[in-house]
Amino acid sequence: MIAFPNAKINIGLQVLNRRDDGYHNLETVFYPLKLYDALEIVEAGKLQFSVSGVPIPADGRDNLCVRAYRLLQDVYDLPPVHIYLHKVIPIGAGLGGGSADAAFLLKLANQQFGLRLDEPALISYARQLGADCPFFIRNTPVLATGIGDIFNQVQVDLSPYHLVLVKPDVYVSTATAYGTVSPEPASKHLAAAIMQPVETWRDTIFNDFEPGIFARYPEIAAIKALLYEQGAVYAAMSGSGSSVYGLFAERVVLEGLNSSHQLYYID
Ligand SMILES: C[C@](O)(CO)[C@H](O)COP(=O)(O)OP(=O)(O)OC[C@H]1O[C@@H](n2ccc(N)nc2=O)[C@H](O)[C@@H]1O
Ligand SMILES: Nc1ncnc2c1ncn2[C@@H]1O[C@H](COP(=O)(O)OP(=O)(O)OP(=O)(O)O)[C@@H](O)[C@H]1O
Repeated sequence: MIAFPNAKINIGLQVLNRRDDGYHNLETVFYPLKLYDALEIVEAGKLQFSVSGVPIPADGRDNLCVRAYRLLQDVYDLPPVHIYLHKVIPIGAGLGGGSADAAFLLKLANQQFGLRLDEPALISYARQLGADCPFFIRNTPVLATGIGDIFNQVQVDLSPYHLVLVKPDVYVSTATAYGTVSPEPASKHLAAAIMQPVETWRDTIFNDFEPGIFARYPEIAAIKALLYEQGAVYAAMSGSGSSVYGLFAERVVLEGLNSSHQLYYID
């Protein structure tokens, strides 16, 4: 059985406070992005993992797909499988690619082995794999609070816009990015701002990671400026970076980008 885990972008992100366990409470809108990995599980003699496409930097831990399968194997009598992952979603980009793979692995195993896990059960397993993971279970636009794992549906539709995504040759570690932010109680009301026309977002919807990350990596700030110069209605860094997206009313061919940046046109 095969699945196509998609990326996400964050529209607005306020880091509210640091919790005793080191995680941060936040407020953000998650929006699914049409940029996909491919993930397949096939029964095999032992648990194996193969990856192709974008190289995944080693961090000394098993791949999130393997961790997700093991989590289920701890509870259910599951056969060993060979997990095949073809990686397209850029890594260290604030696009939640690893989290998507893990969440889709849970959904895939649930289907393939008839585990009959409902959405809350899948979300509770996903929560054990990473803060961004639970979103990808339902995978619809939501206003998220808590550590990014408590959801309220929001009516946001970016389909009239052409989305341009730029990934500079910079890897931002999520944990390091949180270290650059000074948490503050919510001063802006994302729930209200997100309901307003996209044209207003530039003045009302902000990502708290931008000031710290832009100071450290001016080339990321330059990408955002370039998107606005070339007509974006709204542009922002996604999550903890390093990717930046722009929403355009008309189809655009972005010019003047550094050749080391990766460019994606997503409609
Ligand atoms: C920046 C975002 O992508 C916004 O959606 C997420 O908050 C990141 O979520 P994620 O990559 O799934 O994060 P995890 O893999 O769970 O955690 C990585 C590290 O990020 C920090 N972290 C993550 C999420 C959160 N709400 N507060 C945090 O402080 C913690 O230091 C943690 O050790
Ligand atoms: N399937 C996977 N895909 C990508 N990274 C993975 C995967 N499994 C484990 N990782 C580890 O997770 C790290 C980054 O993950 P990910 O791509 O989710 O981060 P990100 O792009 O910063 O997104 P976000 O912070 O929004 O979750 C990588 O350095 C890698 O070592």
